[in-house]
Amino acid sequence: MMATPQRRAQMEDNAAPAFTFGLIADIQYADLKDGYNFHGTRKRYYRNSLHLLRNAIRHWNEEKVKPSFILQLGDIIDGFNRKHGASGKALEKVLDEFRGCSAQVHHVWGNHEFYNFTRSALFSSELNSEVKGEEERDDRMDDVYAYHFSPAPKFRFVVLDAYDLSLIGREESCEKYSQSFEIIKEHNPNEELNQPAGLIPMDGRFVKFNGGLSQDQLDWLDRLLTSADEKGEKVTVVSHIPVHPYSTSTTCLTWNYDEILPLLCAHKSVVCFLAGHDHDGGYCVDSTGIHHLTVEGVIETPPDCDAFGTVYVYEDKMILRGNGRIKNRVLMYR
Ligand SMILES: Nc1ncnc2c1ncn2[C@@H]1O[C@H](COP(=O)(O)OP(=O)(O)O)[C@@H](O)[C@H]1O
Repeated sequence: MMATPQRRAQMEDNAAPAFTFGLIADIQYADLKDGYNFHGTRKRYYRNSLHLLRNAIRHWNEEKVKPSFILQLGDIIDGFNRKHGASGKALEKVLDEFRGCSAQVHHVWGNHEFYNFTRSALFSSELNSEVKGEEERDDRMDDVYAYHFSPAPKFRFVVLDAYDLSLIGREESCEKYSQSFEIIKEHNPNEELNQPAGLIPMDGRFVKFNGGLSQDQLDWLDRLLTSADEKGEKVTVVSHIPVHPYSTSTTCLTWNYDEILPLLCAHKSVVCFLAGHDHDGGYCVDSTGIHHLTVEGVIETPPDCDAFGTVYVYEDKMILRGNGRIKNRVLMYR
């Protein structure tokens, strides 16, 4: 399809952006030969994912406008590492690549983080990029990896913990585990809880490799977005798991997306929601004008291709310049 003159003009905005940032998702590195996803429909390039990360970092380091930060959208190493006793070594290898990046990296936590490490180990690791918020500390959020930061006046990024309610990464003895078990059992009759329920399509999200936000995290997010609305900020919300059904397959959707979406839509500050998890990627604009972008996964990207992007942030829009499988997009604010 030919770009309209208006679209072309938007893409070619030559004015200096307020700042830029990098995007990369689902690296899932492992020192293993290529494999396939569960259904055998997508090839996974476990070793080569490191080379694609290297390509991305080289590109970001050479950009004219250096990215202010990079969003690593989760699943940095594959769960298979655990089986081979290689979790620490694999993580170190990937982090070593990231250390060559001149921009600060924000690490989001996905299901594969919890296959490899306990939640408390993650909190004391380099994968904890938490920036302490400006609001009063809330003790109920102590076991939740959610934070926010403002890279430039009038812009804010919120990193969510999509496995706050989950069967992975929570001790069986804790209340959140019991709550999660009840939620999943209510919707998924299968013995194997990674197998999606078959009858009601939207119930396909109630699988063990997904999760959701606790009421405490929802309340925290609501307070934060209320304050951003008042300050006239533009907010981008970041999570491993997507929250809009049109931006992902149902089996990769956050359990309580139906509570999160209305909350985001009610806050005029929210302009964009970024996620990984669904390696095929996805994109939609919701009914209130929030852009939902699911970034294509590095792990299922062939060696001769790429999967990373740079976002140029302006006062009225963000321009995504994608590489390889990732498309260019203009994201006008609502
Ligand atoms: N339909 C299914 N039935 C049973 N187990 C499944 C199904 N789909 C995925 N799984 C299991 O769920 C886990 C996560 O699936 P996978 O596709 O590997 O997730 P990811 O994309 O995060 O790597 C794996 O252990 C996989 O074997």
